[in-house]
Amino acid sequence: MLNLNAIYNTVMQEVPYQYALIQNLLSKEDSLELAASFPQEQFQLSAGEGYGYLWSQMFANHHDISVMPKFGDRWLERIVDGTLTSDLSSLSSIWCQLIKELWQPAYREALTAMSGLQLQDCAMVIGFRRYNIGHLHRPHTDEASKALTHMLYFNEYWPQDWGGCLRILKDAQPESVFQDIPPLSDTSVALVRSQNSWHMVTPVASSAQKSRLALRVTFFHQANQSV
Ligand SMILES: O=C(O)CCC(=O)C(=O)O
Ligand SMILES: [Fe+2]
Repeated sequence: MLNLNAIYNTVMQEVPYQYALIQNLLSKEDSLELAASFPQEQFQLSAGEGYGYLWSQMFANHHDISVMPKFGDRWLERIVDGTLTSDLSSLSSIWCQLIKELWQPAYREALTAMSGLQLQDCAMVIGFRRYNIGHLHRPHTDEASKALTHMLYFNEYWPQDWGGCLRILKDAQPESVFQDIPPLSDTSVALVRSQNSWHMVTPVASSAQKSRLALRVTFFHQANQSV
């Protein structure tokens, strides 16, 4: 169901840092079906100064789950409370299918070829995000433990005036716009984490008639952490 050629045929942007807009990774039909059964329940609010969004259960394969506790006790807690799991049974069949495909080596190989990063050695965690009216994410570069994040979006319709764009920034200032990317279902974005990989999610406007739906696939470095 993943069109990996979409990844192989994408050239990474080098300015203002390494990121890639990968289009048509999923067919229109599959995107629509995924959007229709996007999880609705058991979302928790993560909110603080300049950020607020809903997240739910996260998924990783057995091997990757076993390495996550070395990134901190909060990951052990998530395994214990079930918010990080390999159990896909809460998901619709099309979501199970997508996540199983993301767990296949071929997906990592495609992103490895595109980015030049050794993603085979990384632990991959997949999570669902919903941004409702007022939700946002202030400028940040992502944690140093991350090598690459691949965001997949699931909104069939999302006009610019609803806000909620992934904003690629030139620096830490929210006005330093390089590109605004709306969360449309033919769009995904890979961000290579670095000291200057500044990005934000612009606030979802009060006129938005839908939630901003995203799947976040994160690759964590293992090399710089000892077990
Ligand atoms: O939702 C997005 O487009 C990006 C979210 C983000 O930057 C993050 O979760 O670190
Ligand atoms: Fe981020």
